[in-house]
Amino acid sequence: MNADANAVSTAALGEPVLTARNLSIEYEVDPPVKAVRGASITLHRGEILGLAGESGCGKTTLAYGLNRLLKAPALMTGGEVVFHDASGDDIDVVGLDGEALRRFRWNKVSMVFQGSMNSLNPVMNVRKQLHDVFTTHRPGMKRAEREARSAELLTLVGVDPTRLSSFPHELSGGMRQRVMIAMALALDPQVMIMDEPTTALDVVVQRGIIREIMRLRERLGFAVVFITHDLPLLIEISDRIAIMLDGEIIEQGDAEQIYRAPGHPYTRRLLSSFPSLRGDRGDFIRTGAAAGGAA
Ligand SMILES: Nc1ncnc2c1ncn2[C@@H]1O[C@H](COP(=O)(O)OP(=O)(O)OP(=O)(O)O)[C@@H](O)[C@H]1O
Repeated sequence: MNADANAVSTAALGEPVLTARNLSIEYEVDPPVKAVRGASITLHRGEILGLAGESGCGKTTLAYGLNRLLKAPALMTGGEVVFHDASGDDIDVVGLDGEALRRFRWNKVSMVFQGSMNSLNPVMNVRKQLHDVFTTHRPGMKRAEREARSAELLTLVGVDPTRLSSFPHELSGGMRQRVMIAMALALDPQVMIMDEPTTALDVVVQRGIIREIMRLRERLGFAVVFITHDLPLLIEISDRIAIMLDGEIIEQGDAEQIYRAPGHPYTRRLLSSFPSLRGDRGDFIRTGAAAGGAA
């Protein structure tokens, strides 16, 4: 990693909101798979951190580890994850359990999963699924408040609130994904982890949703860990990028720096595998001449 460049870019960033240090995660199968090996990342308040790397390098496993969503045979074998709450408290995420863990998840850090648009319950309308989030996590909320907040959330993600009465099969893939983003936003989290949130959608719909995420981030101020294979997209939308290879974070820095002066040979190889990076893209980039293009 280029330490000097990183120091300069870090100085301009906000306070950390989520820090992972030396995180290691194994799948206890035979033979065991060391999916994440000593990974350290820092997510700053309000920033978009892109996580890139080829299929199987451990991105999803790391994301699940950050939010304590790992299930057997996955096991966190070392390291720490600390959430720096807006209240000033530091929360040891690895040490959470029971009620404390339930309160942490979705409230502080929420997640939009890979292919999650297919995880809406097919026999419940959108209203019921949004209301359920509040019934579970905000038991004091009155029905009218749940209804108002659900309609507000749909509007936020660009879906007409009349769609509260729709069932998932009545919505397009893009709309379903927007509903999933609305659910992830429901409890006003400080961090959203988005794992390939638009990969299954066609390019035009994908771009619309990415624009919406950028707008919401500007407006609501949450930080994002954004995972995708699409490195050109990451370079456009991220403030900083972490590159993962075989379970390790091999380089982490300012998106512009990763693009213009990649420090690691693997990052250079990854960049050169996207011919489009040399082409006419960049309508989202918020640095240099194209600033403001995200609107
Ligand atoms: N349930 C499991 N049991 C055993 N090994 C697993 C399991 N899930 C994932 N792995 C292995 O862990 C490694 C990391 O997988 P992971 O899904 O985190 O990678 P990824 O970078 O997110 O890949 P993709 O981009 O294809 O989703 C891979 O070698 C994968 O085969």
